[in-house]
Amino acid sequence: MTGEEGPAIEVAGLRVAFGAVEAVAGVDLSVPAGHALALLGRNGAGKSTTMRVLAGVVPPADGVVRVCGHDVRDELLTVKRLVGYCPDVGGLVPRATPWEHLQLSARLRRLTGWEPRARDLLERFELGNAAHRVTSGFSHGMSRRLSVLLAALHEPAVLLLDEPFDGVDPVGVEATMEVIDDARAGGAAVLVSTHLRDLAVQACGEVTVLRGGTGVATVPAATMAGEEGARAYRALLD
Ligand SMILES: Nc1ncnc2c1ncn2[C@@H]1O[C@H](COP(=O)(O)OP(=O)(O)OP(=O)(O)O)[C@@H](O)[C@H]1O
Repeated sequence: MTGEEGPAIEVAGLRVAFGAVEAVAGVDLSVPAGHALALLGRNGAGKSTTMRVLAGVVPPADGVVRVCGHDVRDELLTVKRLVGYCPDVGGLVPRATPWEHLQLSARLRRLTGWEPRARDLLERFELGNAAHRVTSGFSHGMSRRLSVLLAALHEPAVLLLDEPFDGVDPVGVEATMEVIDDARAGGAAVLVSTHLRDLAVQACGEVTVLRGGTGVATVPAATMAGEEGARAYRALLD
């Protein structure tokens, strides 16, 4: 997809501080092309901040952060082009419609022939009927679905989904799973932050658990499944 060697997502010793708050205090991640990793952890563990650094929205204070071999500090625009990012909150223009969001995204990325894929995604996320309604009237779940769809439009090499399932109905969950599977099949690396452990297990091959801004474990997703997985996860949180 990019011709670069090494993992598509590479994070080593990442640190981010907001004043006195150390949001990320040493996170390491490695996601090869075609793989999906879930980020789990309690509120405030540093998941969204890690995602924001990879999306080029927040600068790293320390550590190495590379997307398809490109350093987020030195090649910010290249990184932003390679990434599709669904933020945990915000990101939508209240007075714009989904179709206008798609048009803007396509224009910024100089996409051509994007309309059939956009229409297909709108149908898959059951937003076809709302394509020309302003998003200010959208429910939380509709906004989430649109944010996932926008992140996926340009078939990014790295797909970053922050809380994509939050408040989303089963049809939206299914559409999001499909987007993740398609992205992986197309050679993308996917990072998913969620509190929904079972959906993380379904979507991803591996799970990294963050605690207090630090990675405490990276394990096969299957070990986090079911009741046994719930106990294993709980043990990592204390
Ligand atoms: N812009 C900011 N300014 C100040 N502190 C911040 C900012 N963003 C994040 N933080 C702090 O950094 C820490 C990590 O926050 P982050 O949003 O990354 O956690 P999270 O794991 O995504 O949490 P949640 O599951 O609640 O979304 C928290 O203590 C949070 O208050």
